[in-house]
Parts: sequence; C-alpha cells; structure tokens
Amino acid sequence: EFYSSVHAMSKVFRYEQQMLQHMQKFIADNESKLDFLRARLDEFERERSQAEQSGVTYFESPLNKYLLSKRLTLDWEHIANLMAAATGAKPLSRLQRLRQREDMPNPRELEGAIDGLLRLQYIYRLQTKHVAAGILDGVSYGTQLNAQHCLDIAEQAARDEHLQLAHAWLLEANRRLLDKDRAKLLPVILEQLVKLKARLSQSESRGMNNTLEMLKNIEPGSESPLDNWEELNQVQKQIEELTANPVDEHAPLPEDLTKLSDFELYRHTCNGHIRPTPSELRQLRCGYMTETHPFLLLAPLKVEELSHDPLLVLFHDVIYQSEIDTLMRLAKNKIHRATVTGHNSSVVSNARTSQFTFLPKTRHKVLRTIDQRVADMTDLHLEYAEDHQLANYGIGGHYAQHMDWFYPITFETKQVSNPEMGNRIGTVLFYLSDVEQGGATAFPALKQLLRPKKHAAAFWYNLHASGVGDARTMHGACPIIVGSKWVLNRWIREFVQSDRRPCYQWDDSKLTLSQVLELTGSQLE
Ligand SMILES: O=C(O)CCC(=O)C(=O)O
Ligand SMILES: [Fe+2]
Repeated sequence: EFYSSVHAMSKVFRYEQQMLQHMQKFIADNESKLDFLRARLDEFERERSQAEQSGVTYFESPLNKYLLSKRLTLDWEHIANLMAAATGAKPLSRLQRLRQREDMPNPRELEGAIDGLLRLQYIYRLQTKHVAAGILDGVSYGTQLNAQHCLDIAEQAARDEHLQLAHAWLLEANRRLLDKDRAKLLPVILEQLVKLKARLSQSESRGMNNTLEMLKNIEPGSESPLDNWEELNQVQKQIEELTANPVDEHAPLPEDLTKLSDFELYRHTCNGHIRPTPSELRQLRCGYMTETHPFLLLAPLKVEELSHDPLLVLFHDVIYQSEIDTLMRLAKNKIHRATVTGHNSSVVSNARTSQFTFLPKTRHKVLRTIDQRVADMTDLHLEYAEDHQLANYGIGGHYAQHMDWFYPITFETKQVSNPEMGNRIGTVLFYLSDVEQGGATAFPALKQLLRPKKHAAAFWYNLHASGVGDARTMHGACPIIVGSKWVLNRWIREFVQSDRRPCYQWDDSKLTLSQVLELTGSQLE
C-alpha cells in the first residue's frame, strides 16, 4: 500500500505535480475570464458616467439609444453567459480523474500513515515534541506539524487505545496553536482532553461534565474569535488546569524482562533496551569460513557469530550489486502488500506492513547462482527450498515478532505449502539495501538486533535438531524510521538434509546432548 512503499509514494508525488499543473490551468482560465469581465465593467462604467454627465440629452441621441439597448441586450447576455460558464471545467475534470486513480492514497491509507507514525513513536519511544518538530530518533528532517495535524494524530491515538500518546499529542496541538486557529481548535482540544482524562482515570469527575456542558455553548469553528474571547480564555484556562499534572507519554522501561509479552520483547529489542551484556558478547567471534566448499579456500566467506545456540550468524558481502539489480528488476510491478488479517483493532496489531513477491528459481539464473552460494553458506541442500521471496518495507513498514517455522497444527490443517518438504529448517535473509534509520531484524531471545547492511545475509536454524520448532528463534522486522528496506528470504525445508544436519532422536528442545548422554549412560550401568 501507498504509505508503506517509497516507490508508490514517489509515483503519487508525481501525480500531484500534474494536479498542480491542472490547478494552474484552472486559475489561468478563470483569471482571464475575470480580466475580461473587469475590462467590460470598466467600459460599461465609463459609458454610464458619460451618460450621467450629459444628463437627459444623452437619451435624445438615437445613437445612444442604440448603444444602451445593445448593452442591455446583447452585451449583458454575453456577460451573463460568461459568468455562468464553467470556466476551467477541463483542467478540473482532469484533476478529478487523477484524484480518483486507484493508486491514489485513500482515507484508509491516511489512517495507515498515522498508524505507522504512532507505531514508530511507540516502539522507539520517541517524544511527541520531537516528532512534531520533525526530529526522528535524534535526526532532524525539517518538517513541522501544525496544531491540526497534532489533533488528528491525537484523535487516532485515542481511538487506538494509545491514551498516553493521545494526551501528549493534544498538549502538542495546544502548544502549536496559532492565534488564527484558536477559535476553531481550542474547544476541540479541550473536549478531547476532557474525554481523554476521563478514560485515563477511568472516572469522570463532575467538573469535567461541566466543562463538556460549557463546550456545547461554544460554536465550533466560529469565524470571529473576538465574539467569544471570554469563553476562549476560559477554555484556555481549563486546558492549563487539566494539563498541570504531567502524564508520561511512555511507560518506564521494564526491569524484569521475564514478564513481558512477546510483542513487548520485540519492541524493547528494536529500541535497544534488550541487548547482550559485554560478557555475552565476548563469546562471539568473527572470521573466515572455508569448510563447506573447496572454492571457499579461494574466496572465503566473512562470517560473524551472533548466537551459538540456536545458531545465528551474519555473512558479509555475499550478494553482488549486479545480482541485487537483477532481483529488483524481476520484482518490479510484481510486488504486493503483504496480507494482514483484521484491521484497526489497534495500531500495533497491524502486524505486517510490507510488500513482497515470490520468484520461483526457474525465473532467472541469478536465483540459482544465489542458491549455490546459500548452499555453501549453510551446508544445506537447496533443492527443497521455497521460492525466493523478495520483500520491501517502506517508512513505518515492519513485521512483528514471529517464528518462521510452521506449527504442527498448520500441517494438520493443510495450511503449509508443499508439506512433503517438511518444516523450515533454516532461514537465510539477505539484506539488499541499507536503511537510514530503523528497520533492523530483532531476535529478542538472543538479544540480537541486526541492522540491515547491504550485501550481508543472516542465517539461522529454525528447528531443534530433533525437528521441533525452536521458540528462541522468534524475530521480527523493526519499523523503518527513514528509508526503504529490501530483503530476500530463502526458507530451506527439512527434506533430505539429514546427511547435512544430523537429526536427533530425542527432543532437544527439552534435553541437551550431554543430558541425554548422562541419562543413557546411567541406564547402561
Ligand atoms: O525483514 C526482516 O528483517 C525480517 C523478515 C522476516 O522475518 C520474514 O520475512 O519472515
Ligand atoms: Fe521471519
């Protein structure tokens, strides 16, 4: 959809350029009409004032009689026709056609854009006053929001149960209010504030009911603020009273991570609160990998360990620019918004906002070349891998925490494609772009946050060696603050991998190898 794709956004940005041209044409047409009318007006007035100067003798001239009759018949008819004509109808209808295009953003997408903004704010704990001033996570983009924008965001935040953020946005609307908008917006701000306070405290005080009563008497959007200056000042005073006690826009950072929901774990990994300790980092190494293929002796792979158990590694420089260019070309015009079930129950439940397409490896030889490299990187067979999935995330785009492996129930209910290939034993995630801000891949249980680095690829096993899904591989794509993110997913299935990754006969999600040896050892005695 529009708001999650930079590509789509630049397209409609170009449409707007055309709309501006139609608008210019509309103005020019109407201006020349007005110029013409103005000239006629001057002319008629001149003729009339001549008549007035000459007094009644004017009407004695047959010539003037003719001129006046002509004016009142033909000339005025012409003028009335011109005034009635729909001048600029053509540019207007062209403009309307552009507005009605299917790829133009619609109100639902406007809502989505605000959702995206609130999600960024919630996940990265951005301060409202910074966002409103165009400062995102410390970087200034020079876009300022006005009071009406802040109010719109506040209203949607309140609808989406982000009460603290809604409160902060209302205060910001109040702060950014210009005198010319006071009469129109101040009563709305107060009304929203009163309602919000009631929801925040879960109990409506009587004072607040009085305020709501008072608001009923103020005409919303009144044109002349001076008419109810008194009332407006009263409204202002009430707002100040209501906001005297600050409300935190973000809940404090949690100390006990064991009580967090999966989403909160994902969120606090994205915002950097969950991260490895120095002693955990010391266990991890990077180096060159040469084992899986003799060719790697000549061109070793640069690999960085991120977790030993479950295995998570990052390969550097494993995809060429020319390959990335080919992938993008193959995906162009094929890419679609990822499906999301349900909408609008809350901002953060909009769990996946990206666009993707699947490319079967028969589509192009570059896909087979990449797979050969993936086989070298992972030491797994690539015959039983799913189609290549190419995905793009735009601003605010994200994919909330999930596991790539399929639950047994999804096999039973036949929701898995090619179930005979088994579960997803491993994932290779290529980063095809850098991202200016945000957009990292978060692994909360491993305390790892992978910033997209163009040409790099992450690899992890999704399953325990027994084939049981490993819950510690839970991960998600953090929302993009600025930029556009392209990734290529290789999901490798279990079938025929047993010579590559031996499977265990016991459930190693419950028992480690040493525990099993200990157990069997004691039985042998
Ligand atoms: O884009 C990312 O960082 C992660 C994507 C992912 O987890 C997925 O597509 O399954
Ligand atoms: Fe994933």
